[in-house]
Amino acid sequence: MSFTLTRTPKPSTLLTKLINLNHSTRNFSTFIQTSNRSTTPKIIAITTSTTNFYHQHQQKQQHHRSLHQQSRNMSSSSSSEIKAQFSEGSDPTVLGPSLEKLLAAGGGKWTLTQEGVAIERTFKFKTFAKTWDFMTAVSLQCKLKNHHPEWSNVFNTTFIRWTTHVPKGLSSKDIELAAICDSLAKDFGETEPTESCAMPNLADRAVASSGDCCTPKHLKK
Ligand SMILES: C[C@H](O)[C@H](O)[C@H]1CNC2=NC(N)=NC(=O)C2=N1
Repeated sequence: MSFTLTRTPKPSTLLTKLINLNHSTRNFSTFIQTSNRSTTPKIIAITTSTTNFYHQHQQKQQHHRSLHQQSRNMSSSSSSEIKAQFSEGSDPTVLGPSLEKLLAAGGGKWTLTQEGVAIERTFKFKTFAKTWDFMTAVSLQCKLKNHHPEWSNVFNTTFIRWTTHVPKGLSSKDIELAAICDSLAKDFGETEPTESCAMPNLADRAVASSGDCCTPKHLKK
């Protein structure tokens, strides 16, 4: 069987996939090897530069996955050691059992973080529209309770952290709103999230620049 080197006439599934991975690859000039007799060109080999790009991409993804797995392992092992810190005025005997149900130990999906003063979780949906509708529904509940989350969103994924800033710690509002998020997410057709460390980072960056939410307006300078 002989092979000719020919410019690809139509993007194949693989090439389309590569193009989707990074639009900068649109400019690559790809050659594929096809059989002389084949009417529909079939990819037998792709040029080194494209292959390298694909392998580099896979390596980056693998690196990202392993970094994230490490951070998940660290947070899950420390999470079981973290003790919940309830905000002043809260009754731990009332809040404790409700919090337990939200955490992995009680069958929930939330993680206790930030030395016990916060709970956080990632939500994923099929589309950006569904994600945004979910966030709108959550924001209406926030308005009703006069309590806001630390959160971030990218495309179909939303990261939510509940914590009370003043008095610092976990309050009944955090626990109630976390449970409301769970139930709203179900209504909006939540899917299984692929965790990403970038989402908490985005929320942290917003926290860093948001300033103080708790000083009444008339006392603010
Ligand atoms: C004055 C008003 O009660 C405060 O600004 C509220 C508003 N929402 C809040 N949300 C959160 N997460 N923590 C707070 O301490 C808080 N305080």
